[in-house]
Amino acid sequence: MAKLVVHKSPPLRGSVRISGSKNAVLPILAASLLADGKSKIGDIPNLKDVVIMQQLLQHLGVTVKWSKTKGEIELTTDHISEYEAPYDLVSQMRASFLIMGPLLARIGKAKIPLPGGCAIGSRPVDLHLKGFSALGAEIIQQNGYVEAYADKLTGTKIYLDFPSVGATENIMMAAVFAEGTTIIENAAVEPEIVDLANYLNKMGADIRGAGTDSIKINGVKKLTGTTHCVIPDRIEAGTFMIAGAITRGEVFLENVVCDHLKPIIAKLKECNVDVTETEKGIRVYGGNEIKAVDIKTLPYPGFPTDMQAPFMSLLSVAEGTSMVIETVFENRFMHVGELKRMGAQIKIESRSAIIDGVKNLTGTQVKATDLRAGAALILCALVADETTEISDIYHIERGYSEMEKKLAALGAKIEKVK
Ligand SMILES: CC(=O)N[C@H]1[C@@H](OP(=O)(O)OP(=O)(O)OC[C@H]2O[C@@H](n3ccc(=O)[nH]c3=O)[C@H](O)[C@@H]2O)O[C@H](CO)[C@@H](O)[C@@H]1O
Ligand SMILES: C=C(OP(=O)(O)O)C(=O)O
Repeated sequence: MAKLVVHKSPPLRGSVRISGSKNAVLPILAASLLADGKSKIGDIPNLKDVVIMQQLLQHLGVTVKWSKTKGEIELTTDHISEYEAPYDLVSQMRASFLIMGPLLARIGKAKIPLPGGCAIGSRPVDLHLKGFSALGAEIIQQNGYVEAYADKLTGTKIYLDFPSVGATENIMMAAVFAEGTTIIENAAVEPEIVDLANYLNKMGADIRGAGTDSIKINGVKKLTGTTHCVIPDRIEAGTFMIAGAITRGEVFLENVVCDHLKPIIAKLKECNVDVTETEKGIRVYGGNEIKAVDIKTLPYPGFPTDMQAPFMSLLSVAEGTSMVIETVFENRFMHVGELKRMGAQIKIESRSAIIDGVKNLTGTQVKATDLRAGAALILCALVADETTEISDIYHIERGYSEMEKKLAALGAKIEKVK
């Protein structure tokens, strides 16, 4: 099995281009199931999760051509031949469940394995299903699968008990052909929701209010393939900002939307990191002493749960005591045990982690327990004395495009070994 071997690195210097967003591209690829004709999606990140979504779409009858050199995927979705998703694909990636809304809307039926829990918590889909039912679908849950059937969907008002990103996306896609108007209230407002709505509208949908907590979808008869470019990955951007800061380096990020990074930039500045926003990107200078800060994860525009683990790496070597409260997922502290093996001083009390910053971390053998936990380990490894070996890096490859190459280009001593 492949591992990442990371040695203590000099301050990172140089420019890095941020890839297209994982959490935007996956729903967008699922949404292509709704259209007749061809779609071309640009700035596709080279991720394992995109490979899984490609296989899933191919299984459903979609022709997918992925040019990795151009970073483009071309999809022909004239004919959907299958409505059941195989367990071996869905179980690898939660975003697979996002094909349910489009299948229901386009062919009136879908059968998908329940995604179940994962390393970061239980991750239910009850809000997705509540939305489909409200639109008129019959939902059957048996033998670990969810089946949804509808001869016709009808627009209605749907209130989400929590502004779930996945539920907002799935219901928005299910509702595009529903008769009349659907209103999703207490909808998620993440930038990835706006990107999905923009793509759907380019294909002919009539969606208003994406990016606010009330999204209105007027049903249309048909969508047609289009071209679209995925927004930059705000979590990859945040991770590289921390890589610059933690190594006391100076890194310039290209292809970012500064607005999407507000909570991350604010917290980095509070830590005493210099962050300058320019028209071309963001410059991060980590030469000052890093100060402890408190963080609470929240839906956008709050501090993103996906940045919690990487930020904890920075706080592990900050001056003073920080507190991190995880409110979105109930079990997203799996990285703590591994960071402690490297010498971090962290105590967990229920949903809070209390971090006493230390001067030095020490490299050892550690395991990436999930995607962002893996990123957190790389960040600590860059400044740890001695060498760190990170195993289970398939988690990292799910969501970071060529991370070790991008870091090495900035001067990091990191290599992937078999
Ligand atoms: C609010 C939030 O930060 N969402 C993140 C979440 O989206 P993702 O779509 O995976 O998760 P949700 O936004 O749906 O979940 C947020 C919360 O809602 C609960 N829930 C969700 C659906 C449901 O049907 N029932 C239910 O109770 C979840 O248990 C969780 O506590 O992970 C993505 C990938 O890391 C991130 O990009 C999203 O920013
Ligand atoms: C947890 C994440 O992704 P997923 O929802 O695909 O597990 C993530 O992007 O940090």
